[in-house]
Amino acid sequence: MRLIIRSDYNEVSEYIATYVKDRIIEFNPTHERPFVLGLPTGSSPIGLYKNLVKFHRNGELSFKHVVTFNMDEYVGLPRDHPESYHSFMWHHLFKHIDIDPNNVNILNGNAEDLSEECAKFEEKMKEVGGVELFIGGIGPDGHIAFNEPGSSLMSRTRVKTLAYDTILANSRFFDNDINKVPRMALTVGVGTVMDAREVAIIITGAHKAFALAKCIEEGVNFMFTVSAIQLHPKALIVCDEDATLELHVKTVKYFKSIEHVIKNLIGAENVGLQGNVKKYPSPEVTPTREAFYNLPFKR
Ligand SMILES: N[C@@H]1[C@@H](O)[C@H](O)[C@@H](COP(=O)(O)O)O[C@@H]1O
Repeated sequence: MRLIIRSDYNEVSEYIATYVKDRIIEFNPTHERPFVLGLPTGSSPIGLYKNLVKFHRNGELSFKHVVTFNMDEYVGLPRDHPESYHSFMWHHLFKHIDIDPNNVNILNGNAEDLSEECAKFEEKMKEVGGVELFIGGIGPDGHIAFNEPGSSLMSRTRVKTLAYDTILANSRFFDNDINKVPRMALTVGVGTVMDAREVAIIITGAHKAFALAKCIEEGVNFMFTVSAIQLHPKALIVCDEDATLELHVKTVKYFKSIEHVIKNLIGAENVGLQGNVKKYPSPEVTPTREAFYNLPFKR
């Protein structure tokens, strides 16, 4: 797993947006072979979406052959409610880019048969060949999508009752009134996210520092469902400095040094986007510990 640390939210957003852009371009999607992208909502991905819109406007990135699946949606909230995840996605991303609306998949929280809606969503993911890259955010309790503490790490798309902490956290979008926050949601499962060929998680802010520490310094634990990504072969976390506050200094230095080695000793051009070494040039100098840790980290 890779942990990329940037100084603040803006740098995190730029990094992850450039990463998504590069992955789509590298994949070279076509109508027959689209790039399948899993997407989150919340405040964490807003900067990512702003940058993706910018890339699109600059002519650097097209979403013509991109198929998206959103992680979750509230149950019972009208589709056009300003806080539905449907509204969120169109407002922040879809209406600004050239994506085919038929390629956008968002769970319908008002479906007559919610279980059937979830099963159909999973089926559709399979039909398009599975998710290539699933982007996620986390709640301060380490939940991914709406997989609240105690969710099965094998779970699939289903109806979930929200934890009190999540209702409280999300009340900021509902006039700070917890009574206005829906009590249930449809969400992809942890297993659904883990099936993606690659997973990238955005974690920013000191309020998520504890969850990040639980996710990467302790074992896989269904009380912090994002920790399941330890078992994923291609997982990436992009966080800001504030989110690292509960990590051991050693952990931070370790992940920073890996990025440093890739850039300065192996050479970024010899390393694939997912951190895989394509070519290993023998380093001419044996670096000191200081050289490992003395790091300029702009992308
Ligand atoms: N279901 C969503 C999650 O998918 C999201 O990751 C989380 C964090 O949101 P934010 O990025 O606003 O902190 O909020 C909700 O619970």
